[in-house]
Amino acid sequence: MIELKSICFSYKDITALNNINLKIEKGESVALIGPNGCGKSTLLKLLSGIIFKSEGQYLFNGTLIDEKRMQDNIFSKTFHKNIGFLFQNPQLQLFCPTVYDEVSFGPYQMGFSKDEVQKRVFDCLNLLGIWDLRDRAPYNLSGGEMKKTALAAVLSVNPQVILLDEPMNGLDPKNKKFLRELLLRLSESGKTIICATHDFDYVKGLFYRAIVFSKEHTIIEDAPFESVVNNKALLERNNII
Ligand SMILES: Nc1ncnc2c1ncn2[C@@H]1O[C@H](COP(=O)(O)OP(=O)(O)OP(=O)(O)O)[C@@H](O)[C@H]1O
Repeated sequence: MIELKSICFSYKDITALNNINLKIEKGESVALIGPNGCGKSTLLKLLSGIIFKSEGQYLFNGTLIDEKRMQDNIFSKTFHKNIGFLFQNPQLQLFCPTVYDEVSFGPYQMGFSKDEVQKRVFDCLNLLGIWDLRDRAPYNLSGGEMKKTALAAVLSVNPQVILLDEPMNGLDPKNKKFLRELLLRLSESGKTIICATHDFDYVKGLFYRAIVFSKEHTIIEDAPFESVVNNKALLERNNII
């Protein structure tokens, strides 16, 4: 489903990704692990089509994803419908006057009928347990409430792939457990989940595979999640623990 070939990305002269080769199949649940600044968020942004590689190729379902391809509005709309992205800082992705509007924005953009949009919003707000917040302004919510609102907005579009950047950040222990269970259910339902995380305890049993980055912005390990998080030497050597 996702294939990266020799991907490099720089923010002007700052290297963020260096020669990334990676394949992720439909339905996989994958953790991205690495020290601060190694490139995890950049990789998620690149997969979501917010930024484009400096070098290399990104293929999604066999189609090359680049700036030129994204200029095709129909293609771009379909691509973004298929890939949902929960930012590390949900504040950056909330812009509507109410929580309800925020969660309905994506389905309206996708052209669904009013009834279908209402159904999706109702389902997603209830799934995240935030129906009571529906008339609140997103910018007045707590960090955890914002995160749930942003996730409800992502899920209301029903994407095939869900990208998550440190989703456990800012959540209390009960909500971390809740999010873990929710992601597990999404994974079991066939979603492809790619998640940058430092929170190994709360994501136990969630990921089948872990991709480890070094501070040189390259992948240095791609192995079953449990074997990676139990490999203390590997994690210490790469300043992860
Ligand atoms: N907008 C930007 N402009 C310039 N440099 C950036 C920008 N965003 C990230 N970087 C740099 O790119 C590199 C990779 O950053 P990135 O945010 O992808 O790391 P990360 O692995 O997600 O880190 P963290 O675990 O701290 O969230 C870092 O050196 C960072 O300073």
